[in-house]
This record gives sequence, structure tokens and C-alpha cells, in this order.
Amino acid sequence: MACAVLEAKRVPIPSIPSIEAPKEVSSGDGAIPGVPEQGSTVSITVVGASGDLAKKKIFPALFALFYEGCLPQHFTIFGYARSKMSDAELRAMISATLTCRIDKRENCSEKISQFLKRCFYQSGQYNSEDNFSELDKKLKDHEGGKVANRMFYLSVPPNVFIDVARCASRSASSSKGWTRVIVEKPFGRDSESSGELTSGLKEFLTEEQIYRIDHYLGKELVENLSILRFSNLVFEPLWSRQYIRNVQLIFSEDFGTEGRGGYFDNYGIIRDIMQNHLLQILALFAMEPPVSLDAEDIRNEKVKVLRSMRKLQLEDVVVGQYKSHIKGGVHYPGYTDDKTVPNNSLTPTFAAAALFVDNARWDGVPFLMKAGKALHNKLAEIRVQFRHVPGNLYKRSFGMDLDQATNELVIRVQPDEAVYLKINNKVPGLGMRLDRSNLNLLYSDRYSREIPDAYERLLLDAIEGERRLFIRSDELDAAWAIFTPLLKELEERKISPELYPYGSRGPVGAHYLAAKYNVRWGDMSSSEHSKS
Ligand SMILES: NC(=O)C1=CN([C@@H]2O[C@H](COP(=O)(O)OP(=O)(O)OC[C@H]3O[C@@H](n4cnc5c(N)ncnc54)[C@H](OP(=O)(O)O)[C@@H]3O)[C@@H](O)[C@H]2O)C=CC1
Ligand SMILES: O=C1O[C@H](COP(=O)(O)O)[C@@H](O)[C@H](O)[C@H]1O
Repeated sequence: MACAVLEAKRVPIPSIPSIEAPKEVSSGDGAIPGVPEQGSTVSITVVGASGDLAKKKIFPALFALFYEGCLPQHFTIFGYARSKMSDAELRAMISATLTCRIDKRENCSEKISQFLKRCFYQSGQYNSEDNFSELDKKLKDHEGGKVANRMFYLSVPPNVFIDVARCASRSASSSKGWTRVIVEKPFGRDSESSGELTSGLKEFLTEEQIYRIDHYLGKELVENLSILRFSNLVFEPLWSRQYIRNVQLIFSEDFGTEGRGGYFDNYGIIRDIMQNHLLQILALFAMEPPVSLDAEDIRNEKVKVLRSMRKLQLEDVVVGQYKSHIKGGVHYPGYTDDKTVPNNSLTPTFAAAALFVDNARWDGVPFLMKAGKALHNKLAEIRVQFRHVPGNLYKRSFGMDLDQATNELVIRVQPDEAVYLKINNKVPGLGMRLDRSNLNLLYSDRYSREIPDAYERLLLDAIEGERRLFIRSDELDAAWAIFTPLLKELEERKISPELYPYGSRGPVGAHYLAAKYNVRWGDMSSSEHSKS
């Protein structure tokens, strides 16, 4: 089966080794420039295969790629972790996580069994070069002397990233093909630890071999952001301080840290969501048009945005933490009720912040971020509020304050993916009454395909050597520089988060912060979030 994604997007189709495109420049990761990889193999080793992310996201995404015909002809998947497991046990574990897309259920069980036959397991320590040599031997058995390309997905806690990089690069890297390593967040806790992680990894890997994943960059609507802006004349000329009043980047989850409190307490919502997912969206949103769609051109522009940003100030931040709440007879636990979280934890589970890009395009435009767990809804969206129409003829005359009813472009990343534009419109009839309405592109109405999970896109890109959606080390440095002073201040001054009930709309302080910049959060109208 041909990989529809590749047919539509990439020329030529690299998943078929015999027609892989000659690369013009060396990728620096072992791919040989100009030499098509005849009969090559690709192995993907999921390090930390027994863990939550591997089960929840990585194996299902690999299966989806296989199902869509997007994996190379000769591929093998290895699970690697300390837990003892046989190949059969790994397969049973993976099998329990697999489903087929609703729109493509035919041959599902046959496909699953074909996929599982390509999955193998090797148990070992993360710091043992000997154990990685054993993995290497098994990989070689499967590669059968072909050009072997190897991907390692580090789905393990960050304290073992460097050990794995060392062992994999010394004992299990490919001698003839490329070797790439996907690294999961968190990439450190601040500028200093992130710098240490980067230099630790670079002792064993080149920057070109490292694929730092931020799965929000793989989300369909985030990918669509640049297309919306750069390929529609109606948007690009408006994309500046001249027409845009503020931009809002909103993330909310309707569940707490359930099961991940131990991890979360060391990071908090600012590191978990804002410094990476929301900031990446901001950088993509605010960048200047890149010279081309080449990964380096895009990442160069993102870095410029990040470097133009003001360091976040404490007075521009509100932090919160959810507390227990009883609703409909159900008790929802507070953050500190989690056994793995200290009772006196000050870790924020909610934050709102006002950020500024101090360049000519965005001077004075507040970029408001809001992220929280255990809120009233699950939502991720980008809101662009435009300025009011100067000298508006209809101002206040027809039942609507048009200073408030400005245009707003909403890119709803999830759930119910959509792009809609709020406009003012005349209510039909003989009278003259204005109505606020939406021009609405709801994906489920327009497109029949299920939207691929972000991990599918990112894994496919990594296999192809497409680094556009992965974070470069200078991007990471610039991102940490914005947040590190604030994070240190919050911790050193032991700032207490404002408590909010589980399932609520979060701390009221977020409204005061927005009001300080003459902004109203756009996500507060509940009617907007129903399917239309
Ligand atoms: N889960 C998620 O939703 C997300 C996770 N991430 C990141 O992805 C990575 C993997 O996440 P996740 O699967 O949840 O992590 P887990 O805690 O489930 O760990 C993955 C595996 O690593 C091994 N492991 C666990 N703790 C340690 C330890 N202290 N030292 C050495 N090995 C350990 C275990 O395997 P074994 O004991 O068999 O060796 C475990 O199965 C992490 O970096 C995480 O921050 C990022 C975004 C979301
Ligand atoms: O990276 C993370 O993302 C998830 C949310 O991802 P989504 O794709 O389900 O929106 C978040 O729950 C987690 O805390 C964070 O580490």
C-alpha cells in the first residue's frame, strides 16, 4: 500500500528505498549524500519500551504508519528496557494498544499480526554498553548485511538520556547507514540543566543526529498554521501589530496529574506546557516568512522570534494550583492529595502569562498564554483578536458594541479541530440588527479522513530525516532564556499559587492579568465550544 501522506506531501517517496532521492548536502547523521539507499533497512528501537509513552503513543503511531504503508519495506521494531520480557510478551503488550482507523477498518487484524511479526525485544540496562552490544547483534541479524539505518527513541526519564546516547552510539550505532536519536522532553529544567543535557548528548551525537520532539509541532492544526498564513492573501497582510490586538495561546485539560504527579512536581505547568508546546506555537505564529520550507530556514526564523522576546517578568504571570472539589457527589482530588506530591508543594498546575516579542512586527502586542490542568474543559487553541474597525459606521447604533465585537480568528488545535473567523453580520430581515457569527471550517464536516496523531507525523519525519518539526539546540537555549529567570524567582521567593477548584475555570488572577493589557480571554464563552 502506498503511503498517502508521502504521495501528497513529499517528492519523491523515500519510504521505498530503491527510489530514495539523492540528498544534496550531507545530513551529518550518516546518510550518504547523493547515494540512493538500495535495499536499505530501518530499525526503530524504542528505549523505555515498557513505559507509558511507548504504549500510549509510540507503538500505536508506528503501527498506524505501517498500516498506511508509510514504513520502509525492510523495517524492524525493537523494544528495549530493563524489564524482562520475551518477544511474545512485547507483542502482547503492543497488541493491547493497537486499533485501526475507523475509516479504514478492513484487514485490521491481518495488518496487526503482520506488524507484530516485525517487533522484537531486548532487555538491558540503560548504562550498559555490553547490553547495547547484544542489541546490536540482534539488529545485525535482522539487517542481513543491507545498509542499516537505525533510529533510537529515548522514551525514558531524562536522567538516563546521556547514558543511552553513550551506549547506543558506542555499541549499537549503524556502521553503514544513518543513526538518529529521538529525545523526548523534558530537555532540562532551566537554561543551565538544558545546556548540560545538550553538551552531554553532543559528546556522543552530532546535532544532526538529535531529534528533539515537541509533539505539539506534529499536530495537524499547528502544522496548518503556516499554510493558513502564508498561502492566503487575506491573512498574511494582517499578521502584525497594525491589525492584531493580541494573540492568545490556550491549553487546558479537564483532568489532573493523575499518575504523573511525581514527574510533574519537579517541573510544573510552565515547564511542562508553556516553555515548549505553547512557545513553539508562538514562534511559528510570529516568525517572518522563511526563505524556503527547508528545516534550517524555518528554524532560523523561529530562533529570531525567540531571541526577540522579553524575559518573562513575575508581574506578568499568575500561577495556580488545583484543590479538591466535590461535584455531583463525586470527590475530585486536589493536586497535593496525590501521594507522590509533597503536601506543601507550591508547584503550579495552572499559569497565565503575558509575553512580548520586541521586534518591528509585534511591538506592543501581548501574547497571552494560559495553561492548566484539572480545569473545566479539554482544549488547545490559538486566538487572534484583531483591532476594531476605525470610525466604524455601525458603532453602538445597532445593538452591538463593535469595539468589543472585533474580528477574531480561532485555530482550534483540539478537540474538534477547526479554523473559524468571528465576523459581524446583519441579521436577515427588514430591520438593521447586527449579529456576531462564525465562518467555520470544522474539520469533521469538511474532511472524511481521521486526523493522524502527532507522533505519526513526527516519527515519519524523523525516519525521512526531515528536521523541520524538531527543536534545534539554539532554539532550546533561546526558549529557556525567556523562562529561566522567572522560574528561579518563583522558586526562590516561594510564590504561593492561587488555589482553584478541580474542574473550574482556573484562578481569577488570570482575568486581572488579561485586563492589565486590555484583553479578554476569548475561550470563556462556552457556546463557542460546541460543534456547529
Ligand atoms: N507519558 C507521557 O504522556 C509523556 C512522557 N514524556 C516523556 O517521555 C519519556 C517517557 O515517558 P513515560 O513513558 O511516561 O515514562 P515512564 O516513567 O513510564 O518510564 C519509561 C520506562 O523507563 C524506565 N524507567 C522508569 N523510571 C526509571 C528510572 N528512574 N531510571 C531508569 N529507568 C527508568 C522504565 O522501564 P524499565 O524499568 O523496564 O527499564 C519505564 O517503563 C519521559 O522523558 C517523559 O518525560 C513526554 C510527554 C508525555
Ligand atoms: O507533553 C505533555 O502533553 C500532554 C498533553 O498532550 P496532548 O497531546 O494530549 O494534548 C500533557 O498531558 C502532559 O502533561 C505533557 O507532559
